[in-house]
Amino acid sequence: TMEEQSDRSSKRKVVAVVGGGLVGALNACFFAKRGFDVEVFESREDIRQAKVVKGRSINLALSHRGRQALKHVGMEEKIVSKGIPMHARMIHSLSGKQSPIPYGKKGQFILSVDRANLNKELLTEAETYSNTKLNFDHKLQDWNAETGLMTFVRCDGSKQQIEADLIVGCDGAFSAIRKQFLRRSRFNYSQTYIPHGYMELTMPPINGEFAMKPNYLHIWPRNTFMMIALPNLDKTFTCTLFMPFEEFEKITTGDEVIEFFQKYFPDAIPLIGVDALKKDYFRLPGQAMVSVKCSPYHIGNKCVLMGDAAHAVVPFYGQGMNAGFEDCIVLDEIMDKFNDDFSAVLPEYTRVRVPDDHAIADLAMYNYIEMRAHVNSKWFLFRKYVDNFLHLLMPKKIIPLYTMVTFTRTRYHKAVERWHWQDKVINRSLMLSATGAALGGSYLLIKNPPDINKLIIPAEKMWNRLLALRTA
Ligand SMILES: Cc1cc2nc3c(=O)[nH]c(=O)nc-3n(C[C@H](O)[C@H](O)[C@H](O)COP(=O)(O)OP(=O)(O)OC[C@H]3O[C@@H](n4cnc5c(N)ncnc54)[C@H](O)[C@@H]3O)c2cc1C
Ligand SMILES: Cc1cnn(-c2ccc(OCc3ccccc3)c(C(=O)O)c2)c1-c1ccc(Cl)c(F)c1
Repeated sequence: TMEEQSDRSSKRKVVAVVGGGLVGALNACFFAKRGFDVEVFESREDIRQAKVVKGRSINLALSHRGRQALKHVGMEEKIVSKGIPMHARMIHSLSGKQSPIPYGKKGQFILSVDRANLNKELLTEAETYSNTKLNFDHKLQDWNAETGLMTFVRCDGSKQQIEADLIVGCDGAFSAIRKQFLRRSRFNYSQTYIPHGYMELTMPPINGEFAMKPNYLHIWPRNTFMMIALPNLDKTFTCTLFMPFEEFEKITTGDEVIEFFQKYFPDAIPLIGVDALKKDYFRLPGQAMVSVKCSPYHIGNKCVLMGDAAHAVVPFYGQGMNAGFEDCIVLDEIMDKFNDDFSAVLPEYTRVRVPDDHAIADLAMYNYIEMRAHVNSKWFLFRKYVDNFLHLLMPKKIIPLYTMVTFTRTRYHKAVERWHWQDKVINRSLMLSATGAALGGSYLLIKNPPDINKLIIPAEKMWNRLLALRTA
């Protein structure tokens, strides 16, 4: 009867998802699937009606963790079908030589997906649940941690007060929900802006075809400077240039852009185009990248932070969205375990998820520092060949860190522990084999000493070549 219907719906708990970006939209599907009344509040207009948003990364690398989350709400096939598989890295050397390094076995590939389309598809999917409502042009201004009362402001300046049983903060790296957390004792928080910025450039098709091989993550590792290119369905590539802000600031004219690319990414100039490069470069300034770590992720049984609102990571592992999507699976599993009792679920979510999200934040920062310091194309190739060789030799014992992070759901902090353990095993076996070689070698030397002068030059040459790998 109507009374029962109204009574039942009044019994259904209301979950307010603040932020209708990638994680918020996916989370809405997760909560709606569990039977909650879901209200999404997004500060922007409905992007499905608006034009393209400037200043956000245009495409993203989707990998296993993110796919598993999409699969949980029946979206994997729809998103993967619109993604472009990247089966290997394609490393571009200064001379323009392209060297592919496979990610792993045949089925192991990452996908280049369009950010705006992904967000739209997830919003539309959330809307298919009768118990979900999307509210655009609703910017959270303030909220009360005790009562769960939220104040939203609209474009016309009007305000709206909304109450919910659970508030899920998915409002990104500069989260307004997190502001209340900062006022509370024992809330740990750190944020780091790195000195690099990023800029996106478009590489158009040539004669209607991709300008480079499409099924690769193209990487130009130049230590301080790095560039990557991910393919798009319209046969363009979105190139992302990573460079210190002070370098961005030195380049003020079109000719200086070309001069810079001539020095570091010469092969990309004809592919992007001289005029396009000169124009695109000044379309937007270099964008900042911030790393945010915090804990706990919850307040009482009232509020929980997820996605970039909880852990913004620098994009040098291609895991930010994948980690945020995995947040949704982890919370859902804990909801199953504690039968949707938020007073038990939220503390458990903090206990389980904080170590992993902190681990991926650290790994992304580690990659940034490692690549900025040592990684040119030779060193990148060398490191990945060693990784792949050792994995081939001892597939069960040695799993490259990138493989654990990108192609499995190994908990991020467990992957780091295993990586450290594997490093110890490799170093120990290298030491053993070096010692063995030294002992064996010296035995042979004693038995029949060679003309030492003939030996010194090649050994020195080899040593210098090894050193050059790291510094060239
Ligand atoms: C250059 C770059 C490259 C990247 N590449 C990758 C990649 O290859 N792979 C990957 O996995 N990740 C990548 N990421 C990370 C990825 O973009 C983020 O992890 C992901 O967007 C986080 O999603 P989110 O929903 O938590 O936050 P967001 O996507 O930032 O969404 C937050 C939403 O909340 C809304 N909002 C903000 N404040 C309020 C408010 N007060 N009230 C209401 N709504 C609000 C915003 O409008 C937005 O819609 C990259 C990031 C960058 C910057
Ligand atoms: C978008 C996306 C998805 N994955 N990756 C990624 C990141 C790092 C990697 O190795 C680090 C390393 C190589 C060699 C030595 C140490 C560390 C690899 C790899 O192993 O292929 C792939 C990126 C990415 C994002 C930004 C930059 Cl600048 C970049 F180059 C790639």
